[in-house]
Amino acid sequence: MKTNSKGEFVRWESGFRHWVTPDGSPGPSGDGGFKAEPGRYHLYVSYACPWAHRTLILRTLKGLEGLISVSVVHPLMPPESWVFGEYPGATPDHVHGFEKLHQLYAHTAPDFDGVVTVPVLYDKARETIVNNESAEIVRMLNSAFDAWARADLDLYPAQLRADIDAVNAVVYDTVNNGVYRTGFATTQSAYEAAFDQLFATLEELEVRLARRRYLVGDRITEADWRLFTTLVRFDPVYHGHFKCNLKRLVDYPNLWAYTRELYQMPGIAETVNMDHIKRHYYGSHPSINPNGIVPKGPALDFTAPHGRDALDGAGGGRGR
Ligand SMILES: N[C@@H](CCC(=O)N[C@@H](CS)C(=O)NCC(=O)O)C(=O)O
Repeated sequence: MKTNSKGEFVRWESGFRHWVTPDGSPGPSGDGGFKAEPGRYHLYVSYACPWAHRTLILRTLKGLEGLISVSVVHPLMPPESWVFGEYPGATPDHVHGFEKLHQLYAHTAPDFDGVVTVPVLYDKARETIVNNESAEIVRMLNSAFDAWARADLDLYPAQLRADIDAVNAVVYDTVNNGVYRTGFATTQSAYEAAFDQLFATLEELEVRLARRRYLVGDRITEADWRLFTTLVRFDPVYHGHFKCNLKRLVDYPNLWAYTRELYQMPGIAETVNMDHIKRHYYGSHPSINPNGIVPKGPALDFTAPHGRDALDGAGGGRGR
């Protein structure tokens, strides 16, 4: 884990930033030559990882299961990063049969010396990593494969982009990455600062979701799914393991019901593997849980009725 001189957790930059596009033209960053084609691309994910989880959700929602294959790493992450291995729900590396994810990075870039992370979007034709930044992979999955995918579903519609970007920025910093900044802080002051920001945002979101069904506009967008992957892990992991314990998710009636609604959308429950989530965090961070004991609780029922049908998407047309 990387912390700076103030004991603040600092997340690394993702190294591969090419884009799959409908015609193979370059995207906003990286090189071109990655044309959307059925069967050409492969996703490497961990069920534990909230960033990888976003990409799995987009793959499901857009109906890309038959177009983009997936390999799932073992939930326990040794110091050298993710490995493949026998474990319920984990798979081998279906493309190369590698045992460790860093072999895939080395196969693409023999001199790679950055952090080996999931998710990875991999091009089987060119045998190279396209992109390992989840925020960009979800954008590609949202639109590049529309010739074969559910083109009617747009999670990043042009007219809502500015609002989605604004929500994402706050949610990323204080919630998605905020739980890590809280949990991996190595000074009391860094911990408390991240903790306060996290719970200030959760309070704001709780109010926002009282009269709005979703975060932005009148429909579910990318912003909701990016928040969801942190919320679904909150009580089982972040509350205890990362010391994010001012409140639990279940103490926020709106956020908790919203999380259940998203969880109950078709195909989503299958992307949530609570065993991998808990095994990974509690078992892979000896600096904060030296004995690797995995708590048995809490008992949470994501399938309980969410009761949010009464809210229309735009919060009764009252705007934001
Ligand atoms: N910015 C990246 C972050 C991905 C990331 O940090 N993944 C974590 C797992 S949750 C990882 O692979 N960490 C490897 C390590 O800590 O060595 C993204 O959103 O794709």
